[in-house]
Amino acid sequence: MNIEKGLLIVLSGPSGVGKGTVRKSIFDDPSTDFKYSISMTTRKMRQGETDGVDYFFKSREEFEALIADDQFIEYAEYVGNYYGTPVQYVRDTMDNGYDVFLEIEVEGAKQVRKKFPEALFIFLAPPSLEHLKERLVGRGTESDEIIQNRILEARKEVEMMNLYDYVVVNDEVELAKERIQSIVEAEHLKRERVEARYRKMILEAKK
Ligand SMILES: Nc1nc2c(ncn2[C@@H]2O[C@H](COP(=O)(O)OP(=O)(O)O)[C@@H](O)[C@H]2O)c(=O)[nH]1
Ligand SMILES: Nc1ncnc2c1ncn2[C@@H]1O[C@H](COP(=O)(O)OP(=O)(O)O)[C@@H](O)[C@H]1O
Repeated sequence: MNIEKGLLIVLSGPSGVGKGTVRKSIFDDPSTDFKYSISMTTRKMRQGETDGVDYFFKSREEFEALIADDQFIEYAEYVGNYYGTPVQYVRDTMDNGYDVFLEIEVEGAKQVRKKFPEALFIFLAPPSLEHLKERLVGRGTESDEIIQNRILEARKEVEMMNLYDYVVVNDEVELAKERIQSIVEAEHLKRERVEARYRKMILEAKK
């Protein structure tokens, strides 16, 4: 453990639960001091999205070359497209002492757990699967077939929530945001206390 280094925070959960919405609310809050790691994807840019802000949009060929070059902490193929977290930004930012925040689907979160077991894993859960379906339909960005696929994925994903450090219910965006901020704050305090205890033990052992 090294508290000089930033914390890696992983927010995951089923598509349509509100990860993007909650993440935006976290980063719109001026009191937030963690850094968002922008993912790469091969999916098409949606209206209102900007390359380099929402995602780095890549072709399949470009993405596969980056995979071959080991440029991702994790990546996953999700409903026909690649999504991945670039390794360089995350390592540099954490080494500079900042917390880094990832918003990724559950398969990628599993890979992060293998590489960074000390990361903080937060599962964003819908109040119910019915709510989840309503949100996916309400967003209106996907066809019925894709929505059906995403609901099927979500059923499997919800079963994985017991593998996470925390589960946050996204009933209201503002509340979910505050819960996540409190969890991160509490995690820092906990790690500082553990670190202080180790330091004391080492000093005593040297006597
Ligand atoms: N594994 C992984 N998943 C990602 C990454 N970036 C975004 N995702 C997830 O990919 C899924 C689809 O994202 P997107 O196409 O933007 O749709 P939306 O999140 O449902 O609006 C969501 O669950 C995202 O959280 C990433 O870098 N790695
Ligand atoms: N707490 C909430 N209550 C009601 N609707 C929400 C809430 N959080 C998000 N939504 C809506 O649900 C839809 C899916 O949210 P989004 O952030 O795109 O999900 P994800 O990134 O997990 O796929 C959007 O239309 C969003 O406005």
